[in-house]
Amino acid sequence: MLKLQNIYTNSKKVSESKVIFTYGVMPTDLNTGGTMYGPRLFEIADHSSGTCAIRHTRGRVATISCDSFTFLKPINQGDFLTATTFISGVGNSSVEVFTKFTKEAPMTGEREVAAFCFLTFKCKGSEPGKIPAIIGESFEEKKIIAGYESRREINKIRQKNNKDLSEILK
Ligand SMILES: CC(=O)SCCNC(=O)CCNC(=O)[C@H](O)C(C)(C)COP(=O)(O)OP(=O)(O)OC[C@H]1O[C@@H](n2cnc3c(N)ncnc32)[C@H](O)[C@@H]1OP(=O)(O)O
Repeated sequence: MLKLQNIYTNSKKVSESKVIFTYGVMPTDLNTGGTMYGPRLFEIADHSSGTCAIRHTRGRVATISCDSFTFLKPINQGDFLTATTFISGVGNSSVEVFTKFTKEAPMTGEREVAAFCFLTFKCKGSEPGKIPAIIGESFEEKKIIAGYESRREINKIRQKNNKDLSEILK
């Protein structure tokens, strides 16, 4: 059977682990203002990102951090919501996973990006430094992957601040 991973460069293409999930927004997904409740989006993002991270590493993973979550447009009952998730960066023992949420009006097909987020997962089943690199294929994927190093620098500052904080939390 053809092995998907490139054994010469230890890298994989985005399409080898990408997750695409489409869902019709239900009344039980709404907040008291009548639009989609944010934590429902987080739940979908975490599920899709965990699946994507396992596909990339073929090992166990754990969510370490929701690095950023940006809500751009409200999402309404009945909208078709699509979460598109792919590996956006590979560290030593972690991967960063990007999810874009697109809402689609079912009757017209009109689409808009409604939210996006970055989550980081610890790759518990991978040897540090041995996680396959990621190769973007589309313009959007390449652009997002290219931003990984600068997001990682910002995350390192946040991690240090949170570590200092966790030492004084009782
Ligand atoms: C799918 C789920 O729902 S899992 C449930 C929710 N998650 C959990 O319960 C996890 C609870 N947390 C834990 O068990 C531990 O904190 C762990 C195992 C995740 C991480 O522990 P450690 O290995 O000690 O973390 P450590 O500080 O060494 O960092 C490991 C990697 O994560 C990265 N990292 C750690 N904290 C953060 C953060 N806040 N933001 C972004 N990246 C982070 C580090 O930069 C490092 O990356 P690198 O190796 O690629 O450079």
